[in-house]
Amino acid sequence: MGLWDSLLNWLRSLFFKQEMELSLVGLQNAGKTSLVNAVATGGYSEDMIPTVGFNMRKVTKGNVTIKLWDLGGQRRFRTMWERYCRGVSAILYVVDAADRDSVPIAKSELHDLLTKQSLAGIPLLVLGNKIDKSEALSKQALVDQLGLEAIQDREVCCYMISCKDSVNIDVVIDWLIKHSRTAK
Ligand SMILES: Nc1nc2c(ncn2[C@@H]2O[C@H](COP(=O)(O)OP(=O)(O)OP(=O)(O)O)[C@@H](O)[C@H]2O)c(=O)[nH]1
Ligand SMILES: [Mg+2]
Repeated sequence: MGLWDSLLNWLRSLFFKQEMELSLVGLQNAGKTSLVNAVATGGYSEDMIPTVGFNMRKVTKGNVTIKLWDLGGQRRFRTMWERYCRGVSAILYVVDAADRDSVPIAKSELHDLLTKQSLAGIPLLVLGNKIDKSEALSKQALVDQLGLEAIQDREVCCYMISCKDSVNIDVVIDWLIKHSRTAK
């Protein structure tokens, strides 16, 4: 590559560089940290340590640098969710679609979070995880049981994923890249 081409590429990379900040929330064991790993490296492990407080990870996809706040889902950490969702480009809400008993709790925690004034209008991406398990809910059942149709004050999207089998992780990444362009 000639000097001129290198210079053009460098200018292009400066011009198109995008940054975005996202928060991952959802109940413990939903697969938030597994999703961060799947997006960052494609890796997966059965042996995960529950997140204590939060972790921050930066991931670069093409020209987009994504700063991910991966929050702990245990009850004692849920009061922190709002603080780490303020000002983000999108909120990712991860649900274990195979743990049917936990879905009503996931629903009430989600709707509680969305009532916070500080989070008004922030786009929401709901991810039904663990669809590799036979007991996983269908997308329609999850949308119904989480009451997603009732959310009218922001953009809401839902995908069914498996971090284990890497199903639809590419679709999630595309959604994130698309939303970085409209980032504040
Ligand atoms: N079968 C299956 N198991 C998964 C999948 N994704 C994650 N898991 C498992 O679910 C468990 C919890 O995953 P984590 O990623 O630690 O969940 P978390 O939401 O970060 O949990 P907290 O940090 O406690 O809030 C681990 O044993 C993972 O291996 C999946 O797509 N399919
Ligand atoms: Mg975690």
